[in-house]
Amino acid sequence: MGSSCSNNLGIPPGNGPNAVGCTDFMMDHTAEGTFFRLYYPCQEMESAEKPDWVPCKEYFNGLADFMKMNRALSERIFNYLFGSFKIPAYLDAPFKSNEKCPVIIFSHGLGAFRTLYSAICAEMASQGFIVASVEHRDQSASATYYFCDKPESERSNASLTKSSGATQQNLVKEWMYYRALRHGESEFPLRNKQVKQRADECILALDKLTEINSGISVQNVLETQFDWSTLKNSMDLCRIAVMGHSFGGATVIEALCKEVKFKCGVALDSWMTPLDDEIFPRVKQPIFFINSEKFQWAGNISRMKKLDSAVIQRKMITIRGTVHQSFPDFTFLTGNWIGKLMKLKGEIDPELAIDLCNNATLAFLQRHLGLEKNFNQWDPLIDGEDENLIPGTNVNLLQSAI
Ligand SMILES: CCN(CC)CCN(C[C@]12C[C@](c3ccc(C(F)(F)F)cc3)(C1)C2)C(=O)Cn1c(SCc2ccc(F)cc2)nc(=O)c2c1C=CC2
Repeated sequence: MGSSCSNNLGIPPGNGPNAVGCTDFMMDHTAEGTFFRLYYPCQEMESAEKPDWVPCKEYFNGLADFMKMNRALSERIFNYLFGSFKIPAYLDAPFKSNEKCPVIIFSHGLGAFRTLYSAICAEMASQGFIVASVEHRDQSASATYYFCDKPESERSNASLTKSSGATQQNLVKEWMYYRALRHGESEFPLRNKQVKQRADECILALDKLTEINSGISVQNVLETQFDWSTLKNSMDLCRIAVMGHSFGGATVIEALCKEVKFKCGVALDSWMTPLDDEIFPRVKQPIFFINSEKFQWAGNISRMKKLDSAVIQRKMITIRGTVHQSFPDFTFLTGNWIGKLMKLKGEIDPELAIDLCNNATLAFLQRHLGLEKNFNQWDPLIDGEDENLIPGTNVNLLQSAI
């Protein structure tokens, strides 16, 4: 194959000074608890393994359902295409930072799940952030799981049960798959209910991080090797942002409206349909809309414009040559031909696009979280000052006036 086809596929590691650790947290066995993947600055590790990008095959099954593809066939295709990829982070590595870390809560898109935005989350962690990428249980994820007690008959005998109540042996994974819109069902009521649940799940994740930061011992029903007590006093809980892609962008707006602890929001190619018009005047924090060139349309942009304010900073840029899938990790994982065919890649080099997105985000977060880093070097990107950026939008809004 020519050199153009053998580019080293893989999710780019963070550019920042910190090595990145990664672990999973599930607060309790129920679907009402919070479940997130944590990315954080860690000690340099030679030996530590890197976690699988897709944790288990049920996620591929969910993705097949979401894509309306046959499960058996697509599980083989996904495994063949994506089965071996690792996340650019060290699994359960010990946390290490010589300063308190600002915090980002990240919300995935429709049909996605917590691991699919690791290029963005790992970059933020490499720059000194602690990032919780939540996995939503509103049936908008391709798949997610929680736990149920085994039926009495199958339980291992009581003597094996640890003092801390039920153990993994007595628990069985319960899978929740993507819920498609039913034929004739109207979109807004379902999506509006989901966006409210999504915002609550982001706020619950923040509450859990706050507990962890205070040092009280918290239960993690996932038996990982990570020592959560190392995160005591690690977080700067005055510097918290919420970030998300597409449906996760709408979740950003809803979460900002509900929780003032979120000091600002970054909405990546936001999908505004799920939001009530009446919440727009109630959002008081700065918002940064970073859009792709191909996904947006007049009606969606005009709803973002309703958030324009003379007193609160609201910024928007569009990255030239990008598509909706330029933000999740898939964009790095296929060759050019398949990528363009499946709309996973745009015209622009995927790593250049994500660097522009990440650097613009870091500059915006420095400005509105009051960080003392050098991210202000990328301030011009916030105003779209780059050959690969468009200030505001490329969408012709006059259409929406008709
Ligand atoms: C026919 C399905 N139909 C469902 C309503 C539309 C499907 N669709 C376009 C897709 C997702 C696509 C995709 C994924 C993954 C492969 C793979 F092959 F690489 F796995 C290929 C092709 C299929 C591009 C979108 O929904 C776009 N979209 C997304 S995509 C978020 C996502 C999902 C799965 C991922 F693995 C990664 C990222 N998040 C949103 O919040 C919103 C929208 C639209 C409005 C709101």
